[in-house]
Amino acid sequence: MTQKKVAFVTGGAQGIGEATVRRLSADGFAVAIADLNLDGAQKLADELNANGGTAIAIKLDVSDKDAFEAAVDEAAEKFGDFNVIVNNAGLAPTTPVGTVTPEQFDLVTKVNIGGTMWGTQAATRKFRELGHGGKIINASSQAGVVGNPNLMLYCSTKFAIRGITQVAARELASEGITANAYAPGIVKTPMMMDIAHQVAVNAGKDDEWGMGTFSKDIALGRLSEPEDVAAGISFLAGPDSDYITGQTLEVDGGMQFH
Ligand SMILES: NC(=O)C1=CN([C@@H]2O[C@H](COP(=O)(O)OP(=O)(O)OC[C@H]3O[C@@H](n4cnc5c(N)ncnc54)[C@H](O)[C@@H]3O)[C@@H](O)[C@H]2O)C=CC1
Ligand SMILES: CC(=O)C(C)=O
Repeated sequence: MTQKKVAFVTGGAQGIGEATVRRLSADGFAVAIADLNLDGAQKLADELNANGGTAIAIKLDVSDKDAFEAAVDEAAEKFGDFNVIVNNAGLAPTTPVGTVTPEQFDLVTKVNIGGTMWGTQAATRKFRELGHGGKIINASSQAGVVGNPNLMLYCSTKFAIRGITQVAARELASEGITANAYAPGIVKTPMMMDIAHQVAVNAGKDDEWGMGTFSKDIALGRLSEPEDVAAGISFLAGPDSDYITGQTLEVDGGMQFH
């Protein structure tokens, strides 16, 4: 039997991460689902395993560097290889200018920037140990391409993630390691529902109005499903993207063009 390729997805228990786990499993990957929410990750792993997939759940806080290294070791040991990491977990508090607190700054930078940096480093170490290349795929956002009102703290981390990705791409290319980011638009997940709700509350309006403030510029005229983003990640994880590195794949229904 051909050995399955191995993917490691953070924040894989819900939203874009869950859709990505399902898509990569359907693509034939063995998938490690790493999330703070172990119950959610385990439920998804059980479902995939019961339906012919290969998955494990790992409890992980991506902001903990040592725990991240251990989680990558665990996945590689369980599956016998390690080929793709999707650094997807992130936090997105609503922070109009003037409202960011030091506590929010510490938490969100640790999870969004720290989690991506530790994931990039842990995966690179593992690819080197295994003596082969690999693919690093990081979650930026349309808010990491253009500044987005009400999301100052979040945007700063999503721009930073594109920086991490470009550095890794340049530095690691000679080792057969590629690094790319994906930039979703406005995706129907619990994160986006919370943001829309908070913006609406701040303006004294309803949630639909809140979502409308984000969705008005989508050329394709609809909000994104998590599966739209997972399809882009599937491309970045598969062989058709072998000659692509350092890029940000904007899966946003045409919110902005360059
Ligand atoms: N929903 C959207 O419209 C957009 C989302 N994104 C990005 O896509 C990624 C996924 O977003 P969603 O699925 O919407 O988020 P979500 O909030 O719906 O799900 C995030 C998942 O990450 C997990 N998580 C949170 N903190 C963690 C930590 N410290 N360690 C490990 N796991 C942790 C949560 O338990 C949850 O399962 C994020 O990086 C987000 O910034 C980017 C652009 C748009
Ligand atoms: C959550 C997010 O990335 C947005 C609104 O762009």
